[in-house]
Amino acid sequence: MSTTARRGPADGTAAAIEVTNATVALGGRVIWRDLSFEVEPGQFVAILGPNGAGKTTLVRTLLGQIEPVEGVVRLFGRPPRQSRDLIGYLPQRRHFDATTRLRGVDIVRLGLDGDRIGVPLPWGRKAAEARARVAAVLERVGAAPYAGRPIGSLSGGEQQRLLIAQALVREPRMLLLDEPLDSLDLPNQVAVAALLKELSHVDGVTIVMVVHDVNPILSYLDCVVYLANGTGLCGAPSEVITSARLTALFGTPIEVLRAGDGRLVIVGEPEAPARHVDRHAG
Ligand SMILES: Nc1ncnc2c1ncn2[C@@H]1O[C@H](COP(=O)(O)OP(=O)(O)OP(=O)(O)O)[C@@H](O)[C@H]1O
Repeated sequence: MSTTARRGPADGTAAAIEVTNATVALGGRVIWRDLSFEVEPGQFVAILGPNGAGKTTLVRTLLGQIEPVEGVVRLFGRPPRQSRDLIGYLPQRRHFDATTRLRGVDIVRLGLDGDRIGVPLPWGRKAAEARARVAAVLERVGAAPYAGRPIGSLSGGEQQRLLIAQALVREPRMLLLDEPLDSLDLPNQVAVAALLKELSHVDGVTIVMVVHDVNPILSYLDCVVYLANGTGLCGAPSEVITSARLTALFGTPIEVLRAGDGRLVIVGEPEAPARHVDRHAG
């Protein structure tokens, strides 16, 4: 038996995410190459970058839907496909129109048994346990007061809390969220961001989220993965989001300005040369 100290799933010391020299290609085109970063359990991480930089592609790689052509990806010491029971996922925003009758509580319950094909198996004696689990997670995200109402009648922020509850109901160790603040107004962005910070820093759930605007979560972040120009930079926000580092990443002059209220303004960020081919299809 080796006496070398090793991080691994068996002793619970594995990193939440280890990406080592990973390259991903889609349709024969490299989206990003040689990406390496590590995330510790309970950290709050943002994936940033211009349109088409490969942020959703990174999320799909972490979900095990895309295999890197080179390099290694591990979640809690295991390949992503073997870590799915540890991961909660919130895809890009779904809209429920006003006529949707499904109640908030039903949406969350779907997170427990919605992936079964065909008639749902009766939970039998586990029904009470399932109800208790749903009630606890609704309480945790602050959605209990409106969980009995049809989801179509709720505000964007209320709907988003219910979708976060749905992703949390199986008690994952990591939540992957694709633009969870998109199309929320500023107060709701702030409230949802504060909830996610609590889930990471209080409950120890690793939070990894794609965002277009880093400002609503800037003060909560432990690290950022900034994708651009076919590669990426990773580290603490204050190290990565600087004029010098982003200029080097983009290969073109970028200026990072800090407004009086602490907000960052990134000037000169070019768009990635995106080929718009059914980009968010599974
Ligand atoms: N199935 C696919 N086959 C070929 N190219 C793809 C496929 N899916 C995505 N792409 C391309 O990969 C690139 C990265 O797409 P991705 O959706 O990951 O970017 P993104 O950073 O999330 O963009 P946005 O901010 O606009 O959501 C884009 O140029 C896109 O056109």
